Amino acid sequence: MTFGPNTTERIARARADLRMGVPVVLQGGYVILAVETLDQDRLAAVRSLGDLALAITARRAATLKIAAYDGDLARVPLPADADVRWVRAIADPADDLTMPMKGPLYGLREGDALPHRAGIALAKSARLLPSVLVAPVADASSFAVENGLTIVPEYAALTTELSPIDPVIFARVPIEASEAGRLHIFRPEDGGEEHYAVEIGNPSRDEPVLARLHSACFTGDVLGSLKCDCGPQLRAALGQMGANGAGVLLYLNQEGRGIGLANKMRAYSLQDQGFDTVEANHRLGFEDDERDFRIGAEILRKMGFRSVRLLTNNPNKVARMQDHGIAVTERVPLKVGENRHNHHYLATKASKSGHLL
Ligand SMILES: Nc1nc2c(ncn2[C@@H]2O[C@H](COP(=O)(O)OP(=O)(O)OP(=O)(O)O)[C@@H](O)[C@H]2O)c(=O)[nH]1
Ligand SMILES: [Zn+2]
Repeated sequence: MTFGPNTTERIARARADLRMGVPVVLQGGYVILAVETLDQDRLAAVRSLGDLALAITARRAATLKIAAYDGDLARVPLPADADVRWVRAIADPADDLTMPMKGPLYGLREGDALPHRAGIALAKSARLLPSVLVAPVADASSFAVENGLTIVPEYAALTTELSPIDPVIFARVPIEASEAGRLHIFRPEDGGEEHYAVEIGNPSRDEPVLARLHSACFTGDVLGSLKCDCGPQLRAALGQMGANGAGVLLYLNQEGRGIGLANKMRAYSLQDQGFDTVEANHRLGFEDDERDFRIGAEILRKMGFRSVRLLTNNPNKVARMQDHGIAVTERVPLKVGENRHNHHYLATKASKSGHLL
């Protein structure tokens, strides 16, 4: 019998620690700090450990014209005089245009990128800027114990296994689109965000269900933002399910295509500087789409659905559902909500991300 946290639970703690600016220790002998939450005291403390490397994704490195010798990331040695502002400016593109000269910068070729990769994966899962400082530490276990820090095996952050997701509760919620609405709550066992399913009527489990996988968009869904088409898509999908008498809408908490609301607002700020939705993600160091569609497939399966008529304009969603064992018998287009503010956004999704207009 053991009271202590297992690896998954340690990773959940590590995410919370990084969000607060608390360092995390990797078993292999490294200390990790998230750049977004770095402060002067912790930078000074971590400097005393030895040579520091700043890890950024290959996407961010491309913007800064740094060679990414590790493929998906680059390790930049930290100059002796670099302060928090300097470190932050490498990770955060906010001031790229006003203070473009950050160099000369180069990426390390020698050494192991595994801890850096694990650190970036942790920062992404904490919905922070995807950049970390990495310092070596001689005895990881005693260093963690002495300083009260969370320790995780470095391969663990890279695990590609999907966490089990459990149904928590459901209850009747009559909504505008249908009085026969029910809201189901699903909770991942790895401490990740909860996701919701709105079930309309009593859809048969033996035939394809009218379904939508809707990724959270606080600005569009709640505020009625005109920068995207999410709000109208959400309401139109529920409306169609109501008219049809049955359907299921998954509301997946993958805000900003999986980068989180703070990073999405960073992306919006870059869009105000003239970059499109894809370029903005890349400048921040993210891929265009960081969502994990296995979550949606798994929730559908848990609810007993095997095949869907999918409401979407995104062929990639159709492909990912099929990859993850949900048959898509039909793609049902969902073209609503175009306006003069989102025209360019929708055109970019069509030309760069394969969305069907
Ligand atoms: N990173 C980023 N995310 C955005 C931006 N605009 C909207 N989003 C997010 O994009 C996601 C859109 O989700 P969906 O509408 O489910 O998916 P989709 O890929 O557009 O495909 P459809 O099914 O055709 O709507 C939401 O998570 C929004 O928060 C943006 O400019 N940048
Ligand atoms: Zn939106």
